[in-house]
Amino acid sequence: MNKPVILQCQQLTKRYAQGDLNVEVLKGVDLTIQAGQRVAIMGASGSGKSTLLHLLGGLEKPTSGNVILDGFDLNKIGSAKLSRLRNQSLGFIYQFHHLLGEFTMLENVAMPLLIGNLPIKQAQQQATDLLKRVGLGHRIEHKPGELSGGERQRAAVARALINKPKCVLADEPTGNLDSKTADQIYQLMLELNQELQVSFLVVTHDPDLAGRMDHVLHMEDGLIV
Ligand SMILES: Nc1ncnc2c1ncn2[C@@H]1O[C@H](COP(=O)(O)OP(=O)(O)OP(=O)(O)O)[C@@H](O)[C@H]1O
Repeated sequence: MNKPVILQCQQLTKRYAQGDLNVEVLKGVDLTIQAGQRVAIMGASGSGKSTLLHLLGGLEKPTSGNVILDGFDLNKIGSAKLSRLRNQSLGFIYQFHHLLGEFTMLENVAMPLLIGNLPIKQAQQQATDLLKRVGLGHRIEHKPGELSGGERQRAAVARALINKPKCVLADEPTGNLDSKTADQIYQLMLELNQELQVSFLVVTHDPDLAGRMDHVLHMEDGLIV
């Protein structure tokens, strides 16, 4: 039986103007992610992987084509609705953790819940539970600068998942880690994928990580081939 479609794009193109030149970075990408699916995107540097992720996450607008997130066409909703939808339906993980240095782990992970207007006590409880789940129960009062690279990335995974998103978009989530620590992060992502039935779309150059996904897509010169 087909699972519900969480994220989809149709004939997505993106062009950037560079002086007199128009650079066509995406040339008509079709992609469908179903609930709970794990999909890797691989491809040479400059083939358009990060650009695709930005468009799918509503961080940039396409030149043409549609992105449908959780049933909503991102071209057809206003910016307030887009922000709410992104906060509720998506989680983001990047190569660099992007945790806020002046806040504790608890505050960093609770932040998406507070932005979604959850009362502070509940937000703190949920963030504490998830930090324990990713093995950082002893670190909740620490700031990012006091943690190792792997610990920071585990906190970034927790922050991406705290809102129980339908889909996590990850751009080189282990690109900054040694192979043993990267392996722990993959394992954590796989476990959370199973436990929470959240979909993962992961851009990676790492064949080990790609090999653990359900599907591996290859991008070449702005197209999925
Ligand atoms: N804002 C921008 N303005 C102009 N060109 C851009 C812009 N953003 C990306 N590009 C160009 O689009 C192309 C694709 O970039 P993108 O970052 O999507 O590639 P990528 O496949 O993720 O590469 P990498 O694996 O190196 O991260 C590159 O040639 C890049 O220079």
